[in-house]
Order: sequence, then C-alpha cells, then structure tokens
Amino acid sequence: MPNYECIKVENENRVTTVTLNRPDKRNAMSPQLNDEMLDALIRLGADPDTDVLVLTGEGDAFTAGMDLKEYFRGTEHDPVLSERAKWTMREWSYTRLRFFPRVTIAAVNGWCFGGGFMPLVSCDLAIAADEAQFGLSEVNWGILPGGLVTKDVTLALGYRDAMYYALTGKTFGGQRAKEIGLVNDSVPRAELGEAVRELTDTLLKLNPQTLRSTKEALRHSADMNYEQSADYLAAKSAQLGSRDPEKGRLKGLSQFLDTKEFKPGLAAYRRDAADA
Ligand SMILES: CC(C)(COP(=O)(O)OP(=O)(O)OC[C@H]1O[C@@H](n2cnc3c(N)ncnc32)[C@H](O)[C@@H]1OP(=O)(O)O)[C@@H](O)C(=O)NCCC(=O)NCCSC(=O)/C=C/c1ccc(O)cc1
Repeated sequence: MPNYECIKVENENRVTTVTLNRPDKRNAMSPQLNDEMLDALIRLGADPDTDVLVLTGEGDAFTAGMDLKEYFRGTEHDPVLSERAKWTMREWSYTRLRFFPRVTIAAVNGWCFGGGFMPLVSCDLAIAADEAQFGLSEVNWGILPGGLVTKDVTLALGYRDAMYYALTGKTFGGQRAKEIGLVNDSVPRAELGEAVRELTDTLLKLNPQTLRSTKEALRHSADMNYEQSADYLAAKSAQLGSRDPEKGRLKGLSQFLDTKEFKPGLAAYRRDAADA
C-alpha cells in the first residue's frame, strides 16, 4: 500500500483495519483523506489477504464529519474542486464501502458527526464505545444533512429518531446508538478492541464468498419489489455457486447429511485449512 498521510492501513490475520488518522483535527474528512480512502478501498477490494475490513478512528474521534475548513470553505470558490471533493466522498463512503466485497465493521471509538454517518451506515456492522458521541450537527450550523446522510439515517434509524436527531442536532452516546439500531452493540471504550475481535473471529470462520453474496443480497434487494427480489435472489444464489471456490454449499450438506459432523442450526461447517 502507498504511504498515506491521513489514514493508516494495517493487516493482521486476514483482518484489515483502516484508521482515519487526523487526530489533531478529530479525523475530519478533508479532500486528501477522501482521496486516500478511495484509493485504499479500490486496492483492498482486490486484496487476497483481506477477509474482513474494520474502519475506525485515531484518538478521541471516529470522525468529526466533513472538514469544515478544507471541504467546505476551501472549495467554495472552485466549483471543479468542489465537485471533485463531493464525488470522492460519495464514491468511497457510499459506493466503495457499502459494496466492498468483504464484510465491513465500523468501530466507533469517539466523536461521530454529520458526514461521518455515511461511512458508519455504509459499514455492514458497527460497534460503538459507550463513550462515543454521535450527532447530526448540520442543523447547528445552518445546513441540512447533505451528501447521503439524510438517506442513510432514514435507512438506519426509525423515522421518529431520524427526524428527532436531524432536527435538534442533539448528541447521543453509544448505548443510545445501540437502542435506536444505529450500531449493533456498544461496550466500554476499553473493551472495544476485544468486542471487534470477537466479531471478526466469528466472521473469519465463515465462507467469505457466502458472506459477500449475503451482504450484496441484503443491500440490493432492499430497494426491489417482491418479484424482482425473488428473481434477483435466485440469480444471486446461482452466482454464489459458481464464484465460491471452496464449494461451501456442497461441503455443508455433506457434513450434515453424510458424515453427520455438525448441525447447521447451531454452527458453521468445517472449512479445510486450504479454504481458510
Ligand atoms: C466536538 C468536536 C468534534 C471535538 O471538540 P474538541 O475535542 O474540543 O476539539 P476542537 O473543537 O478543539 O477541535 C480540534 C481541532 O480539530 C478541528 N476540527 C474538529 N472538527 C472539525 C471539522 N469537522 N472540520 C474541520 N476541522 C475540525 C478544530 O477546528 C480544531 O482545529 P485547530 O483549531 O486547528 O486545532 C468539535 O471539534 C466539533 O464540534 N467539530 C465539528 C463537528 C461537526 O459539526 N462536523 C460537521 C458536520 S456536517 C458534515 O459533516 C457535512 C457533511 C456533508 C457531506 C457531503 C455533502 O455533500 C454535504 C455535507
């Protein structure tokens, strides 16, 4: 990977952690950070050593949202730069992250404001620190939740909660984020690393191609009608059969029906060392 200035990329045991790394600026998303994230996600999408991707922030913040100085003021007299910055932001935090070919987890370690909700909601799963503070702060400085933040909060939250937090700009902590379904779990900050590890350990035991197809199926079918969903999901199942090199479905059936070595209701099939 290139030497990035605004992000850190580390790989350990098939888990790649991408850390937003501007702690002095509370990891605010500047045009350069957005460029680097786009570049990293393109590379990692093709990385054979990445089975799970974790997104987190350095220091006290996950991200304080878009960089008000560099992203807003810095581009206001340059329409081309402004368009490019908007495109890059949407391209990494929506297209590339949401449809990343592996499972993604947001580890929300601290402040998460405004535009930070885009990468947060784009991650498939999310664990927060109890101490994290979330806020749709746009209303506090005179804009509406732009980019895809508005769309994202209506996807991730119930209508009343989305309206409440967008209209008041009030902050809320990790436990409240869990209560309203914005994250899967919230734990004391000191336990965040361990909670993420437990989740990645569970995911690493599973067939990565099955996980990929499952997340794609959920994401895409959400916007289809029933007939389209049924047809798409049948095609998607056939695609999984052909793109899964370890032939998980056949192994799973055989280990349950023939060798009787596991119960699919209670655990996953045994993957061979060559598969894992
Ligand atoms: C509560 C914070 C997060 C932390 O407070 P703190 O720990 O006391 O830290 P400081 O406020 O002292 O900040 C430390 C440094 O980080 C900088 N910083 C801290 N957040 C920032 C920041 N978002 N920018 C640009 N410098 C910052 C801050 O200016 C300061 O810089 P410097 O004075 O040079 O040391 C506080 O910094 C704060 O309120 N930050 C702004 C949060 C916020 O409202 N974010 C913007 C939300 S709106 C948004 O994201 C829009 C999305 C959008 C997306 C796509 C679209 O097309 C349209 C819209």
